[in-house]
Amino acid sequence: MANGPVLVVDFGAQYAQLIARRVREAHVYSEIVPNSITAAEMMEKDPQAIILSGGPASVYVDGAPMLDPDIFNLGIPMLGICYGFQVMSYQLGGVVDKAALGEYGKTEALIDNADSILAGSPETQITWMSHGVAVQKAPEGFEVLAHTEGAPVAAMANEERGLFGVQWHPEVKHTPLGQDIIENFLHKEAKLPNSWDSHSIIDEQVAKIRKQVGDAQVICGLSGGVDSAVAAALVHKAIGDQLTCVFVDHGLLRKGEVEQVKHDFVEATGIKLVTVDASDDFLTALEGVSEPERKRKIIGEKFIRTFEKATRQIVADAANAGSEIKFLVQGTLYPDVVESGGGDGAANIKSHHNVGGLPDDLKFDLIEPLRTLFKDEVRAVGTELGLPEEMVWRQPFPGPGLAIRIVGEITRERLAALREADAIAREELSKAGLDRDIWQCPVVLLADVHSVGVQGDERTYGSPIVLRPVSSEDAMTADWSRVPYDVLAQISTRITNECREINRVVLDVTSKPPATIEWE
Ligand SMILES: Nc1ncnc2c1ncn2[C@@H]1O[C@H](COP(=O)(O)OP(=O)(O)OP(=O)(O)O)[C@@H](O)[C@H]1O
Ligand SMILES: O=c1[nH]c(=O)c2[nH+]cn([C@@H]3O[C@H](COP(=O)(O)O)[C@@H](O)[C@H]3O)c2[nH]1
Ligand SMILES: NC(=O)CC[C@H](N)C(=O)O
Ligand SMILES: [Mg+2]
Repeated sequence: MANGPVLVVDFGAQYAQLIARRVREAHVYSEIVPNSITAAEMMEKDPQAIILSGGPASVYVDGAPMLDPDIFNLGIPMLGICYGFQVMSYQLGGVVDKAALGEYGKTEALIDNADSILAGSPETQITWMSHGVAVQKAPEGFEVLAHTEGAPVAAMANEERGLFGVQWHPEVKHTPLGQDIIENFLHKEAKLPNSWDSHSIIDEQVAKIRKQVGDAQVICGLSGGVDSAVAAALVHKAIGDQLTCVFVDHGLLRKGEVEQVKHDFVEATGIKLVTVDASDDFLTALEGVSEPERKRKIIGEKFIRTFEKATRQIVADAANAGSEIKFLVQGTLYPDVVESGGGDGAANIKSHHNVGGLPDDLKFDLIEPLRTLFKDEVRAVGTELGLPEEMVWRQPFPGPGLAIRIVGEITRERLAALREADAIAREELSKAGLDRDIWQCPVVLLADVHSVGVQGDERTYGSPIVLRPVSSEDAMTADWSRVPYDVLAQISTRITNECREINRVVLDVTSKPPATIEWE
């Protein structure tokens, strides 16, 4: 039996990464592949099952993406979702056409046969749909399992060939029984056992890192955040003392962060840590820049130049004499890659400094053991590796730091004001016991906006601070946190009293989408 991953074929879906995640929640490992994959390329990965994602195209329009037809004959169990279901129906001879009625959002599905992937379903179930095309007639050999008002065939199965399809989206939380469909497919139909958890990823990555690195020296960009701490701990488990962590003080960190990271990290892990003060370098390069993507590209490049410089220092150290450092570990996660436009056909939303912001002449080979994971999976790995709870549950803080929280040009004065305001907000939210409820709370300085205030009977003309507390599961989507009014009031009073430049505090009440978590 195959023991490779479940492959999620991406047809340009917004939710391909969610499908991969739901499969892993069912304790089976999964990876995403582009829809251009051939049957031969697929067999190299030895997949245990295949899931076809949704997508924006219509199968009957010229140029619509199709699957290499040989893949249907590989004998590998396959589930098509939405566009993927339409592709399967179309390529196997069913009738697919414009739906008499488009269905977007909450839709009732009528179950004709609660068996196969719909085993255990009630006679009707609430589903979340998003389609304007429908399968009018299933291909030969398929049984219709469900229909909706707009989709004569809304779910189908061919048990003999191990092929299944569903029009609605089982991967989104708005389909309450969606996970049952995914688990029925994986466990009941494809007969896959529970085989993936945070323990298996550790073993797998440790073996892979050892093989990749051999006895070479490695550095890791360490920020004190969850992702790089977990990445460093994993690599340390694999190669021990061959690892040196490099913490860059780019002058864009929060109050007290340098001392805290230096102390806490070394104490908790015993890993070698070098701190580099590169603040002059970063701040000079950022002078006069206000466009967010330019800030991100400059910072991405400066990080790499700083790592290169640190490398020369480490090599000059007697203990490492003669060694060359070719490998750089980064705590890159899946959402960093997707947002930087790294998914198949996915749009570039913002260039994360560690992915889209890397310079073209990068001389390091990257080691990114967390690149396919989401934050909650990373936290599980960190816990399993024995990292302290405060480290594993630390709120995220972006690598470009306060640079992307000053809307406008970055100056030392503006940084100092924002740093104070941020420290007050963090202190009060912690005091109120909200650290775990809140995913993170960016504090943003609208540096180029000025409004009139009255303080001590005098007119002031200062900049506003925005509070952006959000709740989230994985940073891909988020909602604004309903922080109690008295906590907000206390933060507002303290910021306007203690930060001279600030005369107004406002609250951001936008979800993601349409906004992103950070302002830039
Ligand atoms: N100040 C820094 N010094 C060295 N490396 C850094 C620094 N800031 C970020 N990095 C590198 O960039 C990666 C991505 O940063 P990111 O903020 O997404 O992750 P993190 O800081 O490790 O975790 P978290 O998302 O919880 O803040 C880090 O994992 C780390 O490798
Ligand atoms: O290391 C990072 N480098 C970056 O360039 C970057 N941009 C955003 N973030 C963090 O990513 C998560 C999603 O943020 P957005 O909704 O703003 O895209 C949130 O947790 C953000 O804080 C970054 N982290
Ligand atoms: N979400 C989807 O996969 C949509 C599939 C197809 N574009 C339709 O409208 O039916
Ligand atoms: Mg961080």
